Amino acid sequence: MNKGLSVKGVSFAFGRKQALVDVSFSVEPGVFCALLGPNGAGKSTLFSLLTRLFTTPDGQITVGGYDLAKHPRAALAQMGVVFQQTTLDLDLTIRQNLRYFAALHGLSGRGATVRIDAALDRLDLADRAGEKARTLNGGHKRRTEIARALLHGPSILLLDEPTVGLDAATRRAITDHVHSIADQDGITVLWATHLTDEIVANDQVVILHQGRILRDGQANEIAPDAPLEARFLDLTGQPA
Ligand SMILES: Nc1ncnc2c1ncn2[C@@H]1O[C@H](COP(=O)(O)OP(=O)(O)OP(=O)(O)O)[C@@H](O)[C@H]1O
Repeated sequence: MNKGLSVKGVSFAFGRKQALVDVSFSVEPGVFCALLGPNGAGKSTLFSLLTRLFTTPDGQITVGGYDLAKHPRAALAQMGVVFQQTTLDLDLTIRQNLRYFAALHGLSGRGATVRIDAALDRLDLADRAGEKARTLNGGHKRRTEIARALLHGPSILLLDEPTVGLDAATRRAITDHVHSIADQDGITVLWATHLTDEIVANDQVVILHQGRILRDGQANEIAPDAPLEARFLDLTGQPA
């Protein structure tokens, strides 16, 4: 049984529009996997299925060893999610945002404080904990959301295009943080993106195009002799 993430034979349609066609891949525990695809590839649809915003009878998803359809609560408890749009309460401080989320997971008191402090440290946010979310720049908001997604101790972290709208240096900082969360904390990461410069040589890359998987392998194996960007263009006929 895969204790990371496994997607087998998943299909999904919006009416007559087929958004995902027989999608299968798996991510081993502690691996950073980039789900790479241009606009409309089906990345957000797959994330909606992984988080059970949508369901489909076609295929099977297992998260941390739990079948998402049969044991949704156990599977979702294994998952931390960072959505494309920011979901912080802008009138609360960073710490209050995290405490509120901890309470939703049934964490309170000293136990919650310990987890919040650890998550803030992990994302280098400890000295900003008292600042209101509204005053933060885009990078700090994203880091707060990643810290929040780690609070309940998930084994899998899903991030849907988490660097949209951020400048290059901030994108790099966030990408580095999340790679280190996979490498050092052993958390399985699924990172949806259309930007190949967020991917490092030994990351797993699943290339999704028009709802189908075109490639699944290590970045430096998919593009051994050329930049991944060029390989992606060859495969899809369009920029990533
Ligand atoms: N609610 C919807 N109704 C009909 N078609 C939809 C709906 N949502 C998405 N689609 C279509 O499904 C396909 C996959 O869309 P999806 O949003 O999953 O792609 P994506 O890879 O996340 O793209 P983006 O990077 O633009 O978010 C696209 O062709 C899109 O037009």
